[in-house]
Amino acid sequence: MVEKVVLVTGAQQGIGAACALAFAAAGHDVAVNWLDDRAAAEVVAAGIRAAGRRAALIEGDVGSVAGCQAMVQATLEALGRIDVLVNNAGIFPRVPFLDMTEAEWDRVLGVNLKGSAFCAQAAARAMVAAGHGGAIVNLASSAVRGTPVGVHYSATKNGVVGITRSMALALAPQGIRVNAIAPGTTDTAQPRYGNTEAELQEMARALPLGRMGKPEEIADLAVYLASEKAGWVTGQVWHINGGGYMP
Ligand SMILES: NC(=O)C1=CN([C@@H]2O[C@H](COP(=O)(O)OP(=O)(O)OC[C@H]3O[C@@H](n4cnc5c(N)ncnc54)[C@H](O)[C@@H]3O)[C@@H](O)[C@H]2O)C=CC1
Ligand SMILES: C[C@H](O)[C@@H]1OC(=O)[C@H](O)[C@@H]1O
Repeated sequence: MVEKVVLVTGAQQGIGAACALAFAAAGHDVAVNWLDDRAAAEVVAAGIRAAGRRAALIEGDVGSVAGCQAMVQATLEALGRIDVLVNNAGIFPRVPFLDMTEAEWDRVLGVNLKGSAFCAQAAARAMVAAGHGGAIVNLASSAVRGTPVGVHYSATKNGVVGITRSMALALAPQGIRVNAIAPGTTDTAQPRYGNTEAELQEMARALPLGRMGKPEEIADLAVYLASEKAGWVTGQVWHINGGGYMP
């Protein structure tokens, strides 16, 4: 892949941090969006620089349109351009449907769906203004198939699939490709909000491949989807789940 500038949202930890490091290892400069743990983001940035690439720390909350626009602008000011956006930031507060509150619904929809849409819009505007194409990779989830403790969450991840398909059609004339990754349970902090280790290990053993995913495995797929090697791929949802289901 030609050297590019990549903005990864939610990159202070988990899959986002793995994406940031994977793009650096692939030869790209990375803007590390962080929300509330600068020290963790600094560790990620150090790893990017150790790979010989530029890193920028971009504080920001994807939950507001202004936040999305500000982090793209900060990326342009720090690294000069934006070629790839990884819409990784996301939350999954597990709650039984009958207990779900309006506030929880609004928060999850704001971060996971509105945040992904308006970060993509801000990044695409910058790509078009600069006269070059680009790539957007959205994080959906195996929860697109439904989860009893995530009616709000699965709504957002199915929404991410919908915006991926529509943005792919809207942005193809500008040479911007848009794809989504739908991971199964991946070994980060996120599935541990609401599951014990024993429950997670039981879920993992039940998968055909017998384990949870590694954040690095999701990251490698994101690097591929953002690269020229995926130059004819857009509007697609890539399921990576240890064989947990076949779409
Ligand atoms: N770990 C898993 O099993 C799976 C994760 N996913 C998705 O992958 C993405 C990353 O998840 P993980 O790394 O596992 O979770 P995580 O909880 O470890 O990390 C989430 C990241 O998002 C950031 N974030 C949260 N709210 C934000 C906001 N308003 N603005 C900016 N950043 C914000 C956090 O600071 C953190 O860096 C999420 O979209 C999640 O829904 C999808 C399927 C499975
Ligand atoms: C439904 C899945 O088990 C769920 O989706 C996520 O995003 C969680 O981390 C779990 O993998």
